[in-house]
Amino acid sequence: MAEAPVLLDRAQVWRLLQYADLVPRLEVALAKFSRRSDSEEVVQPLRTIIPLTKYRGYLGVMPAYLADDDILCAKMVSFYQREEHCVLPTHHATVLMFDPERGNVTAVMDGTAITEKRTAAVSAISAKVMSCHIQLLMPAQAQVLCILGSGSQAASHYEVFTQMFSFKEIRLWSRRREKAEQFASSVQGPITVCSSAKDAVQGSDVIITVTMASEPVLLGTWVKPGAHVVAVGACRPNWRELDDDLMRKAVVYVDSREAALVESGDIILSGVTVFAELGEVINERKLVQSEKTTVFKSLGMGIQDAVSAKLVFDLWKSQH
Ligand SMILES: NC(=O)c1ccc[n+]([C@@H]2O[C@H](COP(=O)([O-])OP(=O)(O)OC[C@H]3O[C@@H](n4cnc5c(N)ncnc54)[C@H](O)[C@@H]3O)[C@@H](O)[C@H]2O)c1
Ligand SMILES: O=C(O)[C@@H]1CCCCN1
Repeated sequence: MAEAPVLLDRAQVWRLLQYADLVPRLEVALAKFSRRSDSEEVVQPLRTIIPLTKYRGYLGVMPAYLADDDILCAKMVSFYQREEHCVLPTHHATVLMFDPERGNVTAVMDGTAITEKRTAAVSAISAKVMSCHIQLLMPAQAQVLCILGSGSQAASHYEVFTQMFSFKEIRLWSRRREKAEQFASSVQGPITVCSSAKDAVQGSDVIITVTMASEPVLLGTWVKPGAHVVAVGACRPNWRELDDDLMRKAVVYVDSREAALVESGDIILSGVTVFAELGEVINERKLVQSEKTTVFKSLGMGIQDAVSAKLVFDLWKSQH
């Protein structure tokens, strides 16, 4: 009989998952995914989505298998468009890890912390990779970071971007100013709350959009040429965070082309061509075009959850 699965709650996952360990593993996984030299080595079907229309929500099912690393994993994530005053969380996720040989579940862990940290880590990798290849933005000359949105992803993005880079100024805008003020008082370092998205964005070198918006919150006319935009929200084919102007003047990168063409309203509705996957840039198969504004459109991938969950489980085992 297989042993009962290990149960790891949010606090345990949050403590075990450290960016310094996570970032290099995610870089390797993104690179592997974009090589696609062997279709059985990295298996990641397109996310299955069940609309929960009467609750303005969705359930996403995200299985992934990395054969060489022996990781078999599935994340279930629900997400909701809540009313502004609603205090319920918008995202819930659980990750199941399997023994790929025997098929039994070995661990059940909080997937919400994994989602928060791995998404932010991939965003930071996009900024790092752009800078390595173009020597233009990060970290030497990037001075101003701007975050639009003040929820869970804003918090994890603030954490990893301040760990990995040194910005002179960090600006925050959120549609409810009191939420932005609360966020600002909850973080360790300095952050300026701005009254409008435009004020926050103008002159920024790196702009992160982490909202539940379904209409654009970031306009191309505000964005400084050469800035790097990390677009994390708008994960449905009819949702937008960025306007057509920005999409059309930027060089557009994604995590997965296949997913972007099915799930990203910013890409589908603007009609732009994807230049490259982030993994292709890591593999140096696609070079970054230096002087142009760049957009990294993130949607999130099962393999990111899989390597994160494996890291958490391995660390937990080493301590028990
Ligand atoms: N790319 C990925 O891998 C990935 C992973 C997880 C979450 N996400 C997406 O990132 C976004 C942020 O997630 P989160 O967990 O921080 O959510 P959250 O609910 O904690 O925060 C959402 C933020 O968006 C703001 N917001 C909501 N509706 C808005 C609107 N119409 N206009 C402007 N701002 C609005 C809220 O005030 C809040 O500040 C969501 O769209 C989520 O689905 C993406
Ligand atoms: O990759 C993820 O986990 C998220 C879940 C919410 C919607 C966007 N993608």
